Amino acid sequence: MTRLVGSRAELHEALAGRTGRVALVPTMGALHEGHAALVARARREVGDDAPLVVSVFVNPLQFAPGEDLDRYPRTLDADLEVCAAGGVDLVLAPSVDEVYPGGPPEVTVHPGPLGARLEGASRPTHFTGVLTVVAKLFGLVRPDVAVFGEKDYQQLALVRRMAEDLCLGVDVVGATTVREADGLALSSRNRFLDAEARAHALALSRALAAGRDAAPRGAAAVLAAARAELDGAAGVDLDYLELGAPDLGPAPAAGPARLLVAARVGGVRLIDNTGLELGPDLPS
Ligand SMILES: Nc1ncnc2c1ncn2[C@@H]1O[C@H](COP(=O)(O)OP(=O)(O)OP(=O)(O)O)[C@@H](O)[C@H]1O
Ligand SMILES: CC(C)(CO)[C@@H](O)C(=O)[O-]
Ligand code: BAL
Repeated sequence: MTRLVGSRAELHEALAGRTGRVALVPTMGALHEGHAALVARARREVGDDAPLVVSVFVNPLQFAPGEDLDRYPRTLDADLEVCAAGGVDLVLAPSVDEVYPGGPPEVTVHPGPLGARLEGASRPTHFTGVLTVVAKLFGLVRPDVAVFGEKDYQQLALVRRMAEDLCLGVDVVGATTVREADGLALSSRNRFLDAEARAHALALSRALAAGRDAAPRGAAAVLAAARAELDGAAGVDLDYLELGAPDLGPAPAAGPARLLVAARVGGVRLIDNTGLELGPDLPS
């Protein structure tokens, strides 16, 4: 049975006496099949009898003034059904006061140079907010394993980095992005796209697919092929298209790499990315 808990005390009472590795799936709610896949992955990681916790918390600290904190979807009843169907033991849905008693914390987690690039260039305070709340959730739940989606690839890379650099003792697992049949990555914010914007949004996954197809011809070919899908694409206001190493360091000359894109479509900021295997750049 899935139990809803709201406070640190309730959480600890519910976890007391439970054995096995604890798994955590942090979310901001409005759960969809992407989140359900993270839950399934967490269950596989720890086994059938171990405690599996999903947190649902729209974290004000990671939204800048003027961003979409107020309109972020909040659908706790439906989220509980998704969690029950996935065999989640505990849903931790704390209030803002429970997470931040006394207001925003004075001590926060600095994301380092990677936190200032890509998403961080447009959202300079975002990853401090994300890493701070993830560190708090790790402290509250004390998970052995935490599962994050590759859809938010930079977030996954930074959480991995935090767990390693700060010796948090949590295995950070990345799960593949779940997509609609036409390629659009599932996202809670997709509900804000009208039919026209949703059609325009497909340019992002098309660009990634074009980049992946061009990968055997090297990095320059990847960027050119992806850009060809985005330049002049109707309704797409491109923020960045970047190729990097799997840890988001500089792109390698050849081998595994990551192609990332962000754009505003119909007033909604969307992100997506793909892994690819770069062949050496061919002389033109
Ligand atoms: N399509 C997806 N496939 C796999 N994991 C996903 C997908 N979408 C989100 N996630 C993961 O779910 C976790 C919680 O994300 P979150 O609650 O912000 O959902 P979201 O759909 O990304 O919403 P939004 O991007 O609109 O904030 C994150 O680890 C995120 O990467
Ligand atoms: C990791 C997270 C739950 C922290 O608020 C959030 O950034 C998200 O939903 O990806
Ligand atoms: N999944 C990313 C959360 C955010 O955009 O704030």
